[in-house]
Amino acid sequence: ECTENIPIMDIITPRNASLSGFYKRSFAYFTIKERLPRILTQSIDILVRNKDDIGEEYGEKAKQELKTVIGELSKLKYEIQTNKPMLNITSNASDVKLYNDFLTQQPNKTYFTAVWLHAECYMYRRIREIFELTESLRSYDPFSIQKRSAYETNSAAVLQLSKYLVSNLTDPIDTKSEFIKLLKLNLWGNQCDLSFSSGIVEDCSDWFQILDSMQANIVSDHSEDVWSAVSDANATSRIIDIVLDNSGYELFTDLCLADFLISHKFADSIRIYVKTIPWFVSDVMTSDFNWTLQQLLNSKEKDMKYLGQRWTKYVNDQIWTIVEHDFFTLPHDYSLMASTAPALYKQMQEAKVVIFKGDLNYRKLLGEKNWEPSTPCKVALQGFGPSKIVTLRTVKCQLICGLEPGVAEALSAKDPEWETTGKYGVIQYCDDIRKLE
Ligand SMILES: O=P(O)(O)OC[C@@]1(O)O[C@H](CO)[C@@H](O)[C@@H]1O
Ligand SMILES: [Mn+2]
Repeated sequence: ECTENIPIMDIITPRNASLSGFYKRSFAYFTIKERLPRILTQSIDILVRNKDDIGEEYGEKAKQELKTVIGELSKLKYEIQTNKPMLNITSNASDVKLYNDFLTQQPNKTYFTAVWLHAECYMYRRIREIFELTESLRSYDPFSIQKRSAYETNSAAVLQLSKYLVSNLTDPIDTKSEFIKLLKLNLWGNQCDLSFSSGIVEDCSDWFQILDSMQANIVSDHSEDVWSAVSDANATSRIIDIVLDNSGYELFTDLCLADFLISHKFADSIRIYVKTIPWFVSDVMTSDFNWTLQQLLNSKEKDMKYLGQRWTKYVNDQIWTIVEHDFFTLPHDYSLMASTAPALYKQMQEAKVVIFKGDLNYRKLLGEKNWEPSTPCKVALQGFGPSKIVTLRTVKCQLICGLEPGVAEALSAKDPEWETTGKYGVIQYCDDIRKLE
């Protein structure tokens, strides 16, 4: 039991405290104790199982370097399990100074005592460093095999949603109700996340039929506000930003939403924010975005092929643009964006609405704090407000805001694990805009 000598407290997370493995009765502790080591073990297993294929693709030297990589991943796992301090990143990438300066500023630097967000982001950045320090595997994405197989596993759900979207592109529809339906399908797509389900992929093929019955699990539903903001004809901006989360089926639901916004003229351009390094196992990089479009283009299913062609044209015509920025793979929460990445904050100010997907983005929006659940969203955002903000998030950890009084207590009484199952979701909106000059 290598956590016996860790100076942690056997309590739940105190109100307004930062989530941390320091509180033993928390999902943060469980993540650092169990989940992160399991993710590293899974990565090692996948590299061992695929070493011949990787050698084929990356050359003989890669097979040699894989031995070093596997050793380094095992070392990282041991550091986490034995609560070692987070070490400086030693590669020379564009984000390294920001990472190391940030680490210097942290009072608690060991994995179990640091802020959970920092420790978890750090682990993924250390995984990236291990590949950056090789010669032949610098561009290798250790999560690509898992991201690709997750897409295949959910191909039935992708096909079904393709058919639905294509049929709706022509028939006259009730735009508002169709938008809100697509918004909720998009929300539930966030359940498909490999770092959370440890590789077990949700079967989301029946979500169409059960969407109405899932309404009860949306514990904060600002869909009407989202509709008003998106459909606001007086808005000067014709840009809508989407900050992505997971690849696979979730990305497909994001592209369906992005298509709807363009085809119903709610925006002239959609800016799609992706990660610049392999992140939280299933998060989208440009390579995953391009791979997904390629799958659609190569599909034998006519609706999927049609969407692949339609969406490739959006990219070629720059109606959809991919935005890469290091900020999204830093440990910084979004209250620090204005000071750390002012140009990014100002870019988001150009948007009519900024949609954030998933749980990690939600944690960064709320500053990884264990707020009183009925705390208004604009308080929890701590001044982050480049534009109107929308969050589509399935609840995967013990952090939430904007709930009506009594809702959290009722949920805890009904299901003590309600915050860490991904079975509940929020569609939340905040228009407390704070522009940078
Ligand atoms: O950001 P997502 O993909 O929706 O959620 C993924 C995830 O952030 O959920 C857990 C709790 O936040 C993390 O440990 C895990 O990696
Ligand atoms: Mn994710």
